[in-house]
Amino acid sequence: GGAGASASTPAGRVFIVGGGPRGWSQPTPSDETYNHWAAKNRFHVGDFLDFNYVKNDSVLLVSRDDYKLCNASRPEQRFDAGGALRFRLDRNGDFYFISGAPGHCDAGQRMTLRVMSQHDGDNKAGGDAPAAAPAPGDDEDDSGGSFSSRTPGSGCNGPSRLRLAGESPSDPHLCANQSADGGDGAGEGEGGAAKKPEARREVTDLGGGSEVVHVPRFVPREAAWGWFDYLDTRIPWKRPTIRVFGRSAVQPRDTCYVADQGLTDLKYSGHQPHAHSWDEFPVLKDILKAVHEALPESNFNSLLLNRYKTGSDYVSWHADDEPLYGPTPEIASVTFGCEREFLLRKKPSKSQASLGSGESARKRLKVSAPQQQHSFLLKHGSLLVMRGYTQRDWHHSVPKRAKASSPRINLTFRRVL
Ligand SMILES: O=C(O)CCC(=O)C(=O)O
Ligand SMILES: [Fe+2]
Repeated sequence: GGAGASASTPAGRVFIVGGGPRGWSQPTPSDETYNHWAAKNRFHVGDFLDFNYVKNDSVLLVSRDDYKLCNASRPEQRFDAGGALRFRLDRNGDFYFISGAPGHCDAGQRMTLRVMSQHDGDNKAGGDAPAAAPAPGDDEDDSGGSFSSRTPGSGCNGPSRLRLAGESPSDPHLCANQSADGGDGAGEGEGGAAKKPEARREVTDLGGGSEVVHVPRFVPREAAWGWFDYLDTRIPWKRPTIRVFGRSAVQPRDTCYVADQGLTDLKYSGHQPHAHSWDEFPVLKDILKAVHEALPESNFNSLLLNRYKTGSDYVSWHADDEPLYGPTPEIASVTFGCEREFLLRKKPSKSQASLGSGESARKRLKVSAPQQQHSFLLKHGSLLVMRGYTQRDWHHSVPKRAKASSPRINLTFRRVL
């Protein structure tokens, strides 16, 4: 709740930044982030932001780079009179705000939001109300004629991904082979439905007690971009050195690890990541909540985040079969940004591996048992769940993809026993 539109003027809606009495101020640890607040709202050209702030604070409109760096030295616009500032969102696209008070931006007093052109989303049910907090199944792609369904292929075109209705989808920054509709077509064109259906689930039985569930439209697109921006800019991404086959190598992607306190430490490839707390990243709690709503039986207590900056970043064949997850771990994977292929390949079975020795066994395997493989295109806002014996019996990977030019962020929620 607390989405924060307090009033409408003939010109546009007025949003109180932060949604409540705290106004625009340096956050305390219990405050939700401004991006979290922004992600719950839908902004159009002509709407207003009301910043309520004290005299020795300020509101700075800055570039994306300066936003990322908390650089207050060269704002595009600066407001420091204090009191109430009514800021008009006078164009579509991305806006970046930071506080100019020393240390405040670093402490989280910054916000980025996307503004849509006036008519986008107007014909969607509830289009005049602030968008509700995202929930699984609340899929705006499925209400025909929405902003999302008219902006094809928005999974991979990075910061300039906001395009006007009717604009060409042939953006050179798009991931290669990105499907034209930016979705899978389910439910599209059935506009005006009062009740939104549960997001469609595809269940793949891998056999032998292993199963994969794919929900292509788990998070509505706009909310998913809000979360992407938050994660992209706020997670302390690291590229650790790991050991593979006795050699040191820099991991070919950025990572971060978040876990409940007091759990067994995660260790993989000779590397033990620092376990951050959920409280550092309130948005992660929201994403976890959405996952738990979709998977009521699950009880995740840890999260590995991966960021694939370009198509050269990847994760090689592996299974998440560390003993701390137990024999049949359930892993829920949520994807934001550039869509990438996720592959599953059957491990050679014990009986096959031990049949005869060495060469002959390998030959037999090749000839008689082509390895089973499955492929899933994990789109922006999708959920994929691996369960049963998937980690024991299968490997998975996200291979390099030469033409993927923009970042992909993936979150895998796990339960440490
Ligand atoms: O990025 C993905 O989709 C998968 C990541 C993964 O397999 C892992 O972190 O263990
Ligand atoms: Fe994995």
